[in-house]
Amino acid sequence: MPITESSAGSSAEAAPHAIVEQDGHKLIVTMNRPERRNALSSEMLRIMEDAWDRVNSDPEIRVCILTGAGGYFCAGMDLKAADEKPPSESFDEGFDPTVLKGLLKGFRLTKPLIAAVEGPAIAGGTEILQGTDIRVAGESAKFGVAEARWSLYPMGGSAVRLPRQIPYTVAAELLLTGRTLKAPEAKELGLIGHVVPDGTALEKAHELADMIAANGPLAVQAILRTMRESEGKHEDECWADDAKVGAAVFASEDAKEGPKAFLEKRKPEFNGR
Ligand SMILES: C[C@H](/C=C/C(=O)SCCNC(=O)CCNC(=O)[C@H](O)C(C)(C)COP(=O)(O)OP(=O)(O)OC[C@H]1O[C@@H](n2cnc3c(N)ncnc32)[C@H](O)[C@@H]1OP(=O)(O)O)[C@H]1CC[C@H]2[C@@H]3CCC4=CC(=O)CC[C@]4(C)[C@H]3CC[C@]12C
Repeated sequence: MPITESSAGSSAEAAPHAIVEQDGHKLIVTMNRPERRNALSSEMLRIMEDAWDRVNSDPEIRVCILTGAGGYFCAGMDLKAADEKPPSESFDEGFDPTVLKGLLKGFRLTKPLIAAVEGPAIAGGTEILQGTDIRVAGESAKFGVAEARWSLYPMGGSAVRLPRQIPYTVAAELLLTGRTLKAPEAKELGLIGHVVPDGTALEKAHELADMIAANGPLAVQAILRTMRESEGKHEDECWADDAKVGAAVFASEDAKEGPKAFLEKRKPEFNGR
């Protein structure tokens, strides 16, 4: 059973806007404002920032899952709060919008992040999705980058990221029309990797997370690092770093334990050294 630990920034009575739980080597982050379809709040983003720091700094955590409460992923910016206080006012207060750490813009985890999506993942919801590595969704899940519909800009990074993750013409259509797409179409485009029956996305995410957590953590993190750092480069520019990162993994204790476990016909026990 996961242990619930984080309710940073919330009063004793109010439910925290995001819940952080550790389950063995997995950290599970649940956006938790179901009455607003898990729309983003400053409190939610603060809790998520702390969770991301924890994932990167705690060697016990090998993989992270991001999901939403109540059968919803995230409906993006809180439009009700934005009506009370326009976002532009925050930008005027010295806020640096080039790094939106909570939304994984300008900041990435060093461990794999799996999104488990049910229901709407709209605007900010699809923006944060693009900062995740593996994506699973219930068949009725809905995706879209709706900002232009409200004359807002996809400040979560989609104008840069989406055309790199799905075909250009589809990215342009989604960004410029704000239309939504259902999970099967999102899978066909490669925006998500799995469509599962409604209500089972988290279960599938755990299944994948368990597979990752059982692997050598140094190997997993090194692979992720090379995938990230080689993005957009000619492959010949990548081999030197690829070899350096790979050699460090080969030199580890875990790289001895893996083949030894194979020979001894047992499960390997990796310690991250
Ligand atoms: C730019 C970055 C992102 C921007 C955006 O995300 S724009 C928001 C776009 N969102 C949408 O268009 C979704 C709107 N909702 C819907 O379409 C539907 O509700 C739904 C499809 C999600 C669900 O449909 P449904 O039929 O199931 O349910 P409903 O009946 O419609 O809804 C139920 C209930 O939920 C309420 N609800 C739904 N969505 C929202 C919502 N988005 N906000 C509030 N409430 C919602 C609905 O009203 C119903 O309630 P009821 O009472 O029953 O009527 C931004 C991303 C992060 C921002 C930065 C964060 C940090 C910052 C802090 C600041 O203080 C401001 C500046 C900033 C830096 C900020 C800047 C902008 C971002 C980067």
